[in-house]
Amino acid sequence: MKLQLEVEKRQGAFSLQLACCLNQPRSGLFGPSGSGKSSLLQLLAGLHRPDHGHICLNDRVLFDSAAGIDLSPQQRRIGLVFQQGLLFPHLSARRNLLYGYHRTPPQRRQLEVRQLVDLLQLGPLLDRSVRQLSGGERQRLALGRSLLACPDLLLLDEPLSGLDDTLKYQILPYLQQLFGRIGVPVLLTSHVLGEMRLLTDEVVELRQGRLHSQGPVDALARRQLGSHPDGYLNLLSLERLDSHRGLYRYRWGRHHFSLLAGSAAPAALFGLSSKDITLFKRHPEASSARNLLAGRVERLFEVDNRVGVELDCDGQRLIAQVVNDAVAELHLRPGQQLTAAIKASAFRRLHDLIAATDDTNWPA
Ligand SMILES: Nc1ncnc2c1ncn2[C@@H]1O[C@H](COP(=O)(O)OP(=O)(O)OP(=O)(O)O)[C@@H](O)[C@H]1O
Repeated sequence: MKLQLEVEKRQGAFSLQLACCLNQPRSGLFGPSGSGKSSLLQLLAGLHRPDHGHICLNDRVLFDSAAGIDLSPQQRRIGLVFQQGLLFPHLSARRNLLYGYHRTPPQRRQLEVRQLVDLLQLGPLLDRSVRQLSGGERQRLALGRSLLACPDLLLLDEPLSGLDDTLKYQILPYLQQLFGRIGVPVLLTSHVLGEMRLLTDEVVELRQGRLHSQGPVDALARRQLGSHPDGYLNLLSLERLDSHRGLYRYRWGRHHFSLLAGSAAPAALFGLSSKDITLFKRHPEASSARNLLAGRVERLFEVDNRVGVELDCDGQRLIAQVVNDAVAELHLRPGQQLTAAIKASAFRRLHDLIAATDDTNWPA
């Protein structure tokens, strides 16, 4: 995907002024409420017109104020799923779902209806009126409807905001796979960093209608080390080994971890806060922490008076955080060998993982 834009739009006291180019098939717009994320999506989809500027998708001009080009929403081939999952109220859930599919030429269709119905757990909803659906159900239906139309770009406005945590984490791994499989580039908005990290690679950060930063989503996560409640959340894909005396054992590269929170799934994604990793200069003889692992300091980075310590643990990366005094006392520097101590209770299971290429793992 190549999305180039330079837009200006005034709406009341708010003005959006932005120039950027997005190349990653999974991109995000990140920013606090009112920063202009939804407004930008509406300009891209053609629902509102910029005062000035141009928008090109894969070198196709969608809008150019100087040249007088302004393609209609249908001509743009861009899908947009709103926060509240806008649906046609007079059509059933099934007819809403199939609306775009029936209007998509067969050669452009890349997804089976049944597969998507299973994935988004839409089966029990299909014969209902959309007035009888909850906010989360409407959102799943709207997402399915847009995907079935196989757009050139799918815009998702806070796609997970209407879902409770259980459903969110059930759907997340499938969304991750789905975006990879159907090859439809996605630009999504969220003010939740965790969702951004799981669903996007590159992020544009908006503040008050202006570009604040652009870059890899991991760089954004590092910059939030000092301000986010989790510091930097390490995302660890762990492979289940066994369970013993109330602890689950997982493999992480060449290391083994003992965890309190596990599941029966063969692999799962866990979050581990940089705040929950204690660093020792020498191996502690005895510790209540169930996990001690050796690591070499790769680099140090300072954010808001906190110092992130990036460790290389036999090829796996882990970020801990310390205060400036600790850097001085431990003489922390790149290349140094340390021991990281992590309590079994520090790991938070985010979601179970599904094998990347195995069709049989899709929900039946
Ligand atoms: N039609 C409008 N007329 C005037 N101001 C508007 C209009 N639509 C939006 N705004 C204002 O534009 C600003 C940006 O709104 P927008 O919905 O794009 O932000 P957002 O980042 O998507 O926020 P949220 O995360 O809460 O959805 C807000 O201050 C909003 O009040």
